[in-house]
Amino acid sequence: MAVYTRVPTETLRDFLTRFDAGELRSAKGIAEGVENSNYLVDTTTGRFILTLYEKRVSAEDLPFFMALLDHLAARDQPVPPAIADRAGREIHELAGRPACLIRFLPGVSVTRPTPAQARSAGAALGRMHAALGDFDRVRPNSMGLESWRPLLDRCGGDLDRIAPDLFARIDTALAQVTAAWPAGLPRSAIHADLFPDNVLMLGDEVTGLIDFYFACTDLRALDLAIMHGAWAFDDAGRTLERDVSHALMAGYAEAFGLRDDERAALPVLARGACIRFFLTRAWDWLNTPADAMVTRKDPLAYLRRLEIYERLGEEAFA
Ligand SMILES: Nc1ncnc2c1ncn2[C@@H]1O[C@H](COP(=O)(O)OP(=O)(O)O)[C@@H](O)[C@H]1O
Ligand SMILES: N[C@@H](CCOP(=O)(O)O)C(=O)O
Repeated sequence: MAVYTRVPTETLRDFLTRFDAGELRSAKGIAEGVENSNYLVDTTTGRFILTLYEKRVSAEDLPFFMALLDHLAARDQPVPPAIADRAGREIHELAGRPACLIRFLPGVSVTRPTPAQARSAGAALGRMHAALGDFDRVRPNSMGLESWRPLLDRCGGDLDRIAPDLFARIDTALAQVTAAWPAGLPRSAIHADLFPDNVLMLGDEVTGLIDFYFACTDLRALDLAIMHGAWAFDDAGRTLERDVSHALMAGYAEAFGLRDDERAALPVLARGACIRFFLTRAWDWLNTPADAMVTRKDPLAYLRRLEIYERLGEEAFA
C-alpha cells in the first residue's frame, strides 16, 4: 500500500474548493507506490491524483519537480503536471504534508514488458530527453554516486543479515564503479527512476510517465542505464531478457540517439544503478518494521543484476 497519511473527507472537500476542479464525488487510496500517499479523486468535473509527499521527498524540491513537469507538458510529453489553484499555486499543504493535485493520466503499468512495450518506453525516454534539452533548472542527484558510500556505511554490517558477506561484496563493487565512473558525458535533467511501474501504457503505447520525485541533474545516459536494469530483467534479476533489452535500446536510439561515449559508459553506469537501488532497498529492508503496511522490495534482485552486468559488460546492451 502507499497511503501513509489519511485525509479526512471534510478536509479534502475543503481543499478542492481552492481549485476549479468540481466537487468531491469519491476518493480512494491507491495501493501501488512506496514513497508517497496517493489518492484517486473523482469530482463532478473529472478525475485527479492527490499526492501527499512523505519521507524521501523534501518540500524544497517540489518547485523543481513541478517546473520539470510543466516544461515537459508544454512540449507535449505524456507527463502529469500539477493543477494550479485559483491563485496559481501548485504546491499546497494538506493533513500536515506538502501536497499537489495532479492531472490523471490513463493507462496501466506493465509488470513483464514485451519487446514492443520496451521499444515504446525507450522511445518515450528519448523524446523526454530531447524535450529537456532547454530545461535549465538544476537539482543535484540526492541518490547519485556521492550518496552511495555514506548509505552503504549506514547499512554497515547489518547487510550481512540479508546474506553472508554482503557488505564486503557491495563495498568492492562500489570501489570498482567509483574508480571507473565516466567523466565528460552530457548532463541533463533526468527521471532517475523510470521503472515499468512509472510508465503507464495502453497496449504498446506509452500514455504516461509518472513519479518524477527522484528527478535530478546527472549524466543523461544514467537514465537509460537505470531503465535498462529495471526493464530488461525478470523481476528477481536472474535473467537478462535480451529481446527486451535490444528493443529498449533501439527505441531510445531511434528517438534521441546515443553517443558512442554514452554507449561505452553504459556497463559501468548500469552497475552503479544496481548499487543505488540495492542500497535503498536494503536500507528499507533493514529499517521497515515487519508489520508496516508497505511491500518491501527485494535488494538481492539488484545484486543479481549487478552480477550479470559484471559478467557481460558491453554485451548486456547488444
Ligand atoms: N498522474 C497519474 N495518473 C494516473 N495514475 C497515477 C498518476 N500518478 C500516480 N498514479 C497511480 O498511483 C500509483 C502510485 O504513484 P507513484 O507516483 O508511483 O507513487 P510513489 O511515489 O509512492 O511510488 C501509480 O502506480 C499509478 O497507479
Ligand atoms: N523504483 C525503486 C523504488 C522507488 O519506488 P517508486 O514506486 O517511487 O518507483 C525500486 O524499485 O527500488
